[in-house]
Amino acid sequence: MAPVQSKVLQNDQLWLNLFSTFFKNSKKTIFGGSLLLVILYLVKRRLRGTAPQDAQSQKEHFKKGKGNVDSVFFLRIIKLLKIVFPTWKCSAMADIILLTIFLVFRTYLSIWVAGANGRIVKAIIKLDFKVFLKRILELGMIAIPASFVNSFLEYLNKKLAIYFRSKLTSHLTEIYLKDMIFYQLTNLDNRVENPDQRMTADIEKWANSLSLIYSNFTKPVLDILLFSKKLAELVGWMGPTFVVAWYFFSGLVIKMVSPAFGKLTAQAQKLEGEYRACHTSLSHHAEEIAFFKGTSWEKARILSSFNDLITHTEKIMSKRLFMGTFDSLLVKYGAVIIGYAVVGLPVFGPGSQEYLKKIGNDPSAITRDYVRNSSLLINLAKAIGRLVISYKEIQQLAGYTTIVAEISNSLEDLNQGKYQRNLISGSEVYGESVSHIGGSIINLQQGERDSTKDYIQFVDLPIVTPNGDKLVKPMNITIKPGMNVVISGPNGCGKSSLFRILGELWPLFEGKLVCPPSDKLFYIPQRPYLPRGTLRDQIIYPHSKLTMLRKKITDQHLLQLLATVQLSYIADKPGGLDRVEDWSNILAGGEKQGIAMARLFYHRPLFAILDECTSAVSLEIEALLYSHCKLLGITLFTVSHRLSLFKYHEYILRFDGKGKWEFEPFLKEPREINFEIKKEENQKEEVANPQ
Ligand SMILES: Nc1ncnc2c1ncn2[C@@H]1O[C@H](COP(=O)(O)OP(=O)(O)OP(=O)(O)O)[C@@H](O)[C@H]1O
Repeated sequence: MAPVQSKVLQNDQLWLNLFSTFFKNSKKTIFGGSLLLVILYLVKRRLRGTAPQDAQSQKEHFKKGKGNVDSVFFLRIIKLLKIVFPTWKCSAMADIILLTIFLVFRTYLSIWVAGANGRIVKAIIKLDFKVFLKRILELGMIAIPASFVNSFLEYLNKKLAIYFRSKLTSHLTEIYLKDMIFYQLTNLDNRVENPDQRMTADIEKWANSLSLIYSNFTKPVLDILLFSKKLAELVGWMGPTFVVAWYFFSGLVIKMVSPAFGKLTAQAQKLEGEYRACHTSLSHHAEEIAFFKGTSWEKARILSSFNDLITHTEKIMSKRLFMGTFDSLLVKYGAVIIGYAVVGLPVFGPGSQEYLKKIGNDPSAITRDYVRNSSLLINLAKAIGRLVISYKEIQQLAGYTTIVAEISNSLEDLNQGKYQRNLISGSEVYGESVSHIGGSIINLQQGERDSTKDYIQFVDLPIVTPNGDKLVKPMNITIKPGMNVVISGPNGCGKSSLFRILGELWPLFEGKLVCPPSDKLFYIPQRPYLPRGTLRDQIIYPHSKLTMLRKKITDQHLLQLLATVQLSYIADKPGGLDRVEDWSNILAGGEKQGIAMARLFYHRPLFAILDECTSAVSLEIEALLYSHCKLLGITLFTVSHRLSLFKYHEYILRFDGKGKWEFEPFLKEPREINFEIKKEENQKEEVANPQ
């Protein structure tokens, strides 16, 4: 028989002896039995704890894709990896190769340090000061590259995390800010809440988690291979095999008893997003809340959201406490016991005679080998331990992957013209209560859109909300330049919704819409958007100064526009048009609407959609603004309850709030038309002046 084979057989015999001695010893039998019982109890508890109670919970239990490490997670992570690694030649590949080389290098350094430790101890036992100093110096020399390798590995990990974050952020931002997708994500699709949190903090956490997973997996795997090889050379293959088998068993048990940390992490991220959204809403609507004295309501809402987050975090912590105890029991202390058995092999094992003869019974050599072997074993144990425990990290990655994949999928669907939402059943019902049916994928373009040069046409076009609620029956209307139209009807009848369909924000469920390209239509809402920037930016938005100059428009023109809307005094302050302010907070409601009208005059579109956009300005200025629109030849599409505005329009589109519509020219004086709003005004007057 070959000497190596005989050595392996001898080792096998030794392990059998070790086991039988272990179980013959009553104290050890009690310990081993107790350990086994604890494991069995915990496995049983875990299985019972997660066992479904009824059919519904059984469905929930096996629901996939909720943050668990399952097939859905693997499909999702592969899809996301394709985004961050579009080709094999991408820049991160070089970093990953470098990272792998340095990980191997670090493992070899650890093997060398284990040997050096042994040699130092041998010199101490031999009382040889010169050799001792030499060995210390050797160790000191290796400390320099070792320290560099460690910090370089950390640097590479962070670099990869930044790379993953940038790649995914730019990919998703590209879609998010394409056309109207950012609007549709929150207003049409109801899969993703708080996209701000997902696009920022959640992507960062996913990227960090992914970059660590590579090191936390590759390093232990490399360590296990290299340390096992070295250890096998010194104590035979049985030693590392038994250590690996122990950890394999521990890993299986841990997987069985481990709670679904991925799902818990995904839930924690959602709660974090909700808590943040409460604060965002408070600062956004600070003035309204302050006027309403709504602090106690807001406080209750914020604290309740924070409480949910903390309760959930504590739940995760207590589950981690349980798992931490379990991990230590199996991975740390259990492994130490196995480790001692392995380092005792050379002296007490079957090859001990041969070994002792080889080193001439020198205690210093035995100590050297013991220190070296135990050092290798500790490293091997640590590596396997890290691999076993990294299951938790994968669960965490699964949680972040769920969160990121949800927004990625929704964005992709919207990019392909689809969105998911709870639809309302009973498609022929107008304005009556109807029941909801489950989430469905809906096509944004079911109707037909066509482009023209200069007119707007609705052909059998109904007004339908994104969840299928039909507000207005199909309309057939053509609006040519110069046909100024006022839209009237009760609240919630679909006036603004018509503009949302016109602006391609909402889906076109049926019929046909013919309209000029978007640069010929301009929309001004009641509360205009004023971005952070210069006063000039407020007027020319969304143009840049460069675009403005290319259009041969000067600052002088802009000052004239401000004069037209009676707001010259804003530009008179220091800084003039270059003044930067938080305009939406420092301007009054009427001033904001004036700036928005100046913006309309700057863009001078063919059609202007004015949605109660002069409600805060005085009647005189409003008259001035509308006269100027007519002077510039802008055709108006106005929603307003102010009768004084009707004279600037030739047509009226009336909705009755029950699905009916009427489109006709103004034949009568506006004040004679019997609008609901007028009736209400009259009633108010009667109450005020009861004669
Ligand atoms: N994103 C959305 N998803 C589903 N339904 C919506 C959405 N936005 C608005 N709605 C619904 O559409 C209906 C019509 O809203 P719209 O804003 O068009 O009313 P309006 O006629 O302009 O009313 P008002 O005069 O009060 O401004 C309302 O019942 C509203 O709840």
